[in-house]
Formats: sequence, C-alpha cells, structure tokens
Amino acid sequence: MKLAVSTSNTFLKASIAISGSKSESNRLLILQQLFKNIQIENCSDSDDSKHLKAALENNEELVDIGHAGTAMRFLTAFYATQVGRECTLTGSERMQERPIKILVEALQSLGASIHYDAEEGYPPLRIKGSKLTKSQVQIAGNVSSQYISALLLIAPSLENGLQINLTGELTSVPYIEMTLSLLKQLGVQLTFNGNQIRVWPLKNESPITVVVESDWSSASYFYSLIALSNIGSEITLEHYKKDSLQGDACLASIYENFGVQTLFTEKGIVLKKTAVQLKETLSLDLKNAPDIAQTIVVTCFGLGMSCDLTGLHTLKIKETDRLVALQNELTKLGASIAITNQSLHLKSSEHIKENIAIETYKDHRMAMAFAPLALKVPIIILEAGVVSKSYPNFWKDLQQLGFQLNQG
Ligand SMILES: O=C(O)C1=C[C@@H](OP(=O)(O)O)[C@@H](O)[C@H](O)C1
Ligand SMILES: C=C(OP(=O)(O)O)C(=O)O
Repeated sequence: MKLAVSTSNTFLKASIAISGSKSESNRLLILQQLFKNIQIENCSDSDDSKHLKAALENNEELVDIGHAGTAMRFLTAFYATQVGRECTLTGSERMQERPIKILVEALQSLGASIHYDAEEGYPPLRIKGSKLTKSQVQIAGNVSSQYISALLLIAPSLENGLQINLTGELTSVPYIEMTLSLLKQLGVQLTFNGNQIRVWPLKNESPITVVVESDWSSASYFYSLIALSNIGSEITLEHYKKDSLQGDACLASIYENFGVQTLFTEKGIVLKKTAVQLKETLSLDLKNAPDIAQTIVVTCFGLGMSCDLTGLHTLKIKETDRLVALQNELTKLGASIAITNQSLHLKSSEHIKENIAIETYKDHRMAMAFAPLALKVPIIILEAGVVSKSYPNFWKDLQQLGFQLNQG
C-alpha cells in the first residue's frame, strides 16, 4: 500500500489511545506460559505480539514468527526448556539475516539442544526441549539485550535459577531492567550487580494481574508531530505513567529540546508545543533507546536542525539496516547526512523536497518516523502497511489529527 500523506492543518489537537508496550507484552506472554498465574491487561495489539501469542497457543511443528525479533529470541529460550517439545523456529526473510548465535551458544552451554537448519548463527532453528540443569552462563552484552532478556525470562523456571555473567559494554540496558522489573513484580528474587545477574527459582506462584503501560516507542511519532506543529498544539496520549519500565520514556526529556512539554496526568500524558530556542546541533547517545533514533533524526531534519547521534551500533541488525535506510531516504528529501557503523550526523538544511516517495524497507519505524514530515511538505510512504508490526492503528490515529491519506 502506497500512501500519499498531507495536511493543511498544522495546529494539532487530539486524544489518542495507543495499545500496550510490545516489549512488556511479549515478556509477559512468555512468563504467562511458564507460570500460568498471570493476567495481562492492555496487551499490545502489534503483529509481533499476535505472532507470539499464536505460537504459544498452537503446538505446531513449524513456528513462524514473521518479523518479531523479541518473539524469535524469547521463544528460542522458551522452547529449549520445554521437555517433549520439538519444533523448527523461523521467521521472515529478514529474520533469517538477524544474528542469534550468541543466544544459541549460551543456551547450548546450559545443555539445550538447538541446531541450525540453514546458515550457522541464523534462524531457522531446530529446537528440542530439554531439562536445563546447569545454572551459570556467560553471554556477550554488547550486541542485543534481547538475548539476555530471553535467558532471564526462563531463569526462574530453572531448577537452580541462573547466574548470568555479562561480557562487553552493555547495550539497551533499560530493556534488561524492564525484564528484571517484571520478574520482581511476579515475586522472583534477583540481583544485578555490575556485570552479573542472579535469578532464583520462583517458588510461590500467586495470581497477579499486570496492566501493561502503553507503548512509548509508538508515542515517539506523536512527539515528532508536536515538535513539527504550531505553538499551542496539544495531543493527549492515554495510559502512560511517569515511573515507566520502558527506556523510551526518555522521549519526555529529549523532546524538550524541540519545545515539546510533557505533562503527566491521571489519564496519561499531554504533549504541548511551546516556544523554544532550538540548539544548532543536538548531540545524543542513544545506546539505551535505539528504537527512537529514526524518529529523532527526522524531527531534526523537519526543524532544519543538525544532529550527531551515537550509540547506534545495534541499528544495523534490526528490521533493516536502519542507518543505511535513513541515509538513503533523508538524502532523497534533500538532507546532507553521514553515517558510520554506530553513528549518524545530519547537517541542517532549510529545504525539504515535496512529494518524495519514501521506501520503508519492511521496517515499521521507517514509515512512522517519516510520516510527521507531512506537516511540512506532502510526502509519499511506500508499503505503508508495515506499521502493523508494532502499531496497526497508526494511520487511523494520524487521520484523527486531520491528515489526508490517499492510497495510490
Ligand atoms: O527487549 C526488547 O523488547 C527490545 C530490545 C531492543 O533490542 P536490542 O537489545 O537488540 O537493541 C529494542 O530495539 C527492541 O525493539 C525491543
Ligand atoms: C527492533 C525492533 O523490534 P524487534 O527487534 O523485536 O524485531 C523494533 O520494534 O524497533
């Protein structure tokens, strides 16, 4: 689906309810399967969560989780512990290019039976569930935190718990902390000191209802919309809170640089556009919040600001190589941009080219990050349906803000 996106209304006012965090939901779905006593409210309506739910509900031999990175990593660990279960776990073409060796080797060192069906180090995986009796493992922490969360999710179900020794400089740490916080909410005992995490087996499984906070990564597109809109614009986003488990809640302070104020209310957050003196260059290290990098670069471009973003080393192994994708598409719009393997440097530019067709590379965040530019110039988003990976209602919610969407 090709969408021409435009609007003549740069003064925004709306109230929007985004569904639950995909990251929290996917952790809870795995934990619910392991411990049965968990009720989940405001679960994510993302394709990724739907794929994970379907995989957990069906006992099929071939499990295909599409583009869902967390589902791939979390299910690898989960199936490895399910005695009597044997399956092949695979995903989309891109998923088969996203590395998983670090996690597989860690699980194998614990005694898991996992084999590669095609290329070593990548899905599809042939997994035979077994009882893991070892309780110490070493794993690199500098490639993807999802490998560590995958181990943490199964840890309380292991007979002797698990001690994880992390090597290298940790990346995406808030996601590890999110996993630990959810385990603590279930009553799991654990410690996280320096590069060592210890998790004890869960003994008392008392019933618990967890209400998932709405998704902050999805909220980023509304931060960008407000940043690019007129002073006085205001959007309410429901079901957000100040003491979030999601690292992307750092948006609230980052977007102050663009004149976006965040007010925490009973209902959620209210984003308001206020007057601000923009910095010439915004410099940020995003190793703790990689999923909002695309949103931030596009906001800077839309406001004619330059930016230097670092800590982006994980972007190359996500839904697409996001550094290359950003460079290609922003260049088409007239930007001057340079990338390295872990950073991005955008020069300020005064002009944005109109009616440019943005490729989305099967990456939901490319579509959603570029859409707010429609406040400045009409823009075309190719394969716009990709948004459903994390935010199926994105286009509908954008229409609520008065945007015109024409299918071509
Ligand atoms: O654990 C999670 O829920 C996630 C961790 C991050 O991945 P990395 O740790 O690979 O950076 C993030 O980019 C992804 O969208 C979700
Ligand atoms: C990287 C992402 O997801 P995953 O790694 O779970 O596919 C994302 O949602 O931006």
